[in-house]
Amino acid sequence: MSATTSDGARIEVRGLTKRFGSFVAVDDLSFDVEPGRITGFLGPNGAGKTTSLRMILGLVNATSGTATIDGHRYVDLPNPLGTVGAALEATNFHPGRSGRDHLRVLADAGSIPLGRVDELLELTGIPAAARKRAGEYSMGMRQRLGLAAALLGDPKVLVLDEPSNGLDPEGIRWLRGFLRHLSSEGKTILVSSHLLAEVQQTVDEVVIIANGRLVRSGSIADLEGTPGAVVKTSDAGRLAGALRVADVTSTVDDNGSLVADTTDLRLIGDVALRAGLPIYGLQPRKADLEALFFQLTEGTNRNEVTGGVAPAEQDAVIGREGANL
Ligand SMILES: Nc1ncnc2c1ncn2[C@@H]1O[C@H](COP(=O)(O)OP(=O)(O)OP(=O)(O)O)[C@@H](O)[C@H]1O
Repeated sequence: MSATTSDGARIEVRGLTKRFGSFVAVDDLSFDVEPGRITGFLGPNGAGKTTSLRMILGLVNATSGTATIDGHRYVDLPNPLGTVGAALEATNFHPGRSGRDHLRVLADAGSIPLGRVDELLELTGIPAAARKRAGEYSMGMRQRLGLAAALLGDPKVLVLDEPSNGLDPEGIRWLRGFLRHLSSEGKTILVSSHLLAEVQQTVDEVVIIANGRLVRSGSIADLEGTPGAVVKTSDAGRLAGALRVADVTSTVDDNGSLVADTTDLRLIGDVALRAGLPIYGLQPRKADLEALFFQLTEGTNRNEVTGGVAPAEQDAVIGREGANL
């Protein structure tokens, strides 16, 4: 369990709505993001994740509803840099400026000691790239630089838009460990992704949206359901009876496999052996979260258009409001 510090900051989103013309990009969205937890903000392309994050960060005005960080709207935060850091896109660095200079400019503007720049280059694993021009960075290096920039003010809250985009498997593993470490310090972390599988091992909580609306929120553990075991045998009914005697309840699924409410695979094996039943397969039950995610969001990719312009672009304001953080 992650530690939660008493001075952690929450994000509270209430009835958040954004219309672009007649198109509703974000529709009456409400959720909380808690300190000491990593929350995945999930939805297919075009679901409204970036627009929501931009509203939370005061870069886009909400049509209605509110989003607060540590009890304040972003614009009213007494100490924005020390409260929230964000990495929304990994492509907005001045291409001719080195990674270190980029961070120095930001640190200078935020009255942050310059020593923090090298500390963060080290922490995010790009010290060697610090002198290289950002224009020569790989996508993964840009992601790390964005993360370093977000952390400059040692904020209580971190908001990251698709941070694993462009990272190789090693980079994704590194990011996972890094975010875990930050959350164990009590930081509040909101990470968006269009793939649950990508963040499944990283996040504690999920907020899933589709078509701008909330479709599910809760802990990964709740989503995964009760742990158990799946057994393939020649006579599932008879094994169920034998397991009942050992105080284990079970049901037979559509494939004829027995789903037992225990994770003690050895116990199941022993019971089957005593009952003289063969075991053809025995494995812990794992909820297929990716399948659940697709089921919840099926057919809602609003960026997929067959010919022509996406509906949102047809009647909406041209150009996104605000600047990238
Ligand atoms: N300034 C804008 N004007 C018009 N439509 C917009 C604007 N910004 C976003 N949209 C539309 O709002 C919808 C939600 O976009 P958003 O970028 O928030 O989704 P997303 O979930 O972040 O998707 P992705 O994973 O593709 O970035 C999309 O259909 C998009 O085309």
